[in-house]
Amino acid sequence: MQIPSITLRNGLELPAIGFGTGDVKGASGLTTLDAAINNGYRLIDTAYNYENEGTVGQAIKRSSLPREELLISSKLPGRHHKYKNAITAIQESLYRAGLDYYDLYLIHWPNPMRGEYVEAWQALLDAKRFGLVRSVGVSNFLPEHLDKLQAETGELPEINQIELHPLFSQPELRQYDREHGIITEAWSPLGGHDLELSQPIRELPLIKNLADKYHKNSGQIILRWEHQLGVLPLPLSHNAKRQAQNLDIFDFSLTDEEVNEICALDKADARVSEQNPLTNEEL
Ligand SMILES: NC(=O)C1=CN([C@@H]2O[C@H](COP(=O)(O)OP(=O)(O)OC[C@H]3O[C@@H](n4cnc5c(N)ncnc54)[C@H](OP(=O)(O)O)[C@@H]3O)[C@@H](O)[C@H]2O)C=CC1
Ligand SMILES: O=C(O)C(=O)[C@@H](O)[C@H](O)C(=O)CO
Repeated sequence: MQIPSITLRNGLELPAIGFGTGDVKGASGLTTLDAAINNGYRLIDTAYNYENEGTVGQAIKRSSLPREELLISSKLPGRHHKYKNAITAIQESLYRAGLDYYDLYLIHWPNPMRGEYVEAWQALLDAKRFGLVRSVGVSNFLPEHLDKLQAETGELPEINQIELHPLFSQPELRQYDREHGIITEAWSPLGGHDLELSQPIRELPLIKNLADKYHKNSGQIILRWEHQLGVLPLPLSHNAKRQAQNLDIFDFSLTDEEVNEICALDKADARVSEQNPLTNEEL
C-alpha cells in the first residue's frame, strides 16, 4: 500500500501515518510490531519511558528491512531534561534499541514548573549536530513553550506531538504549528486505549454515518479526517487486521464540509487523558 509522505522543514520525508507503541513490549510486543511492519508501517513512535526501545530495536532487526526504510522516533523523559543527562539519555536510548541514530527525538513533556525544557532542547539540537538524531521535536508543547524555545535558542521543533481526536481537535495549537512550519502529530488519534472513553467517540452519529457513506469503519474516518487536517496520526493496535485497516485510508476523501463538521465536534475540555501540559509533569 502506498502511504503518502509529509516533509519536515529540514527535508526529511515521513510517512503520513505512523505506529504508536505505548504499551507494546516484550515477546507479545514483538509479535505486534512484526505485524505492524509487515502491514506496512514505516514510522514507529516509541519513548524512553515506554521501556520498549529494546523491543522496537529487536523488531527492526527481525524485519530484515534496510535501516533507512524505517523512521524511528523516541522521546526524552522529564527526569533527564538537564543538558548532560539529556545527552546521556539519548545515548542510552540508542543502546537500548541497538541503533546508531534515531530519525526523530522529541522532548516528551515540557514540565513547565520544573522549567528545564530549554536546556533539554539545547541538548537535542546538539545531539542532532553530533549525528545521534536526524530531526528534533517536542511533544505536548503549548505556544508559550514553543515561543520560549525560539526566543532562547533561535530554533523551533520540526514536530509537535499532541493529544488530538474528534472531541479535542486543538484548532489553536494546530494553527500555531502550521504558521511556524511545525508538523503536528496526533497521539491517541482514535480516542485512546481506554475503551470506555474512546468507543463513544468512534460511535458518534456523524462518524458512523460517514463510515457508512464511504464503506469504511469509524477509525478510518477519524484517521482520514486527521490526515486531511495535515496532522500525522500515530494509532496503536495490537490486532493485525485493525493495524491494516488503519493504514487503508488513502483511497477516499472527505469533503471540506465533512472535515469541518468533524472539527465542530471539538469541545475545548475533552481531553481523554486529563493531562494538561501546563500542569501535567511527567518524569
Ligand atoms: N506524547 C505523548 O504524551 C503520548 C503519546 N502517545 C502515543 O500515541 C500512540 C497512540 O495513542 P493511544 O493512546 O495508544 O491510543 P489510540 O487512539 O491509538 O487508540 C488505541 C486503542 O484503539 C483501539 N483501536 C485501534 N484501531 C482501532 C480501530 N480501527 N477501531 C477500533 N479500535 C481500534 C486499540 O485496540 P486494539 O489494540 O485491540 O486494536 C487500542 O485500544 C501511543 O501508542 C503512543 O505511541 C500516547 C499517549 C501520550
Ligand atoms: O504515553 C505517553 O506518551 C505518556 O506520556 C503517558 O504519560 C501516558 O499519557 C500515560 O500513560 C499516563 O498515565
